[in-house]
Amino acid sequence: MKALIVIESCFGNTEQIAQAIVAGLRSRDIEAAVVQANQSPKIDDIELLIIGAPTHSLGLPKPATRRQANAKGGHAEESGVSEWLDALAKLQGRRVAAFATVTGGRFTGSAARAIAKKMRRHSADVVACEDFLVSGTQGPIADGELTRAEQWGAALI
Ligand SMILES: Cc1cc2nc3c(=O)[nH]c(=O)nc-3n(C[C@H](O)[C@H](O)[C@H](O)COP(=O)(O)O)c2cc1C
Repeated sequence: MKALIVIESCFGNTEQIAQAIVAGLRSRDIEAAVVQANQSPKIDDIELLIIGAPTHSLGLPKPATRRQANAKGGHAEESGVSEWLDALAKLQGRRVAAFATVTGGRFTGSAARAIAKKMRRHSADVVACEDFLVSGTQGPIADGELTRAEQWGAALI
């Protein structure tokens, strides 16, 4: 089976979680790689598509929130997961999983839920949707979350 993880990440935390998910998939002998959404990845031969993003203003990053992240030292590009998903063709039952990084608390929202919603509109089969905790806007990733991400990746197949 071939898996692809499509992400965006302003401070590197979502990318680190993605790499842990790759490690989990590879531990189950799945071919897996991470690619940035703004590189317009091709997914024709991908059997398991995993999409991840940082949570911004309760949902997916947008140009305005990416600029806010960059004002705090981030390195976001103009477009990312939301724009890539909007440009995708129908996924017709393709297995997909969504994840996000969140800072936690009572009103965090979740980019993962926003991704899952868009994927269902594309007729995808959403098999998992998960949030991973970071300790603040810039990170770092909370204790134990990289291990949890690796286990989550391994359990996706
Ligand atoms: C503009 C902006 C808005 C944010 N809004 C939220 C939010 O609504 N909920 C939340 O849990 N975290 C929020 N955060 C914190 C992000 O979750 C955190 O920066 C992100 O997970 C770090 O991941 P990254 O290094 O991949 O960008 C926000 C961060 C920024 C920059």
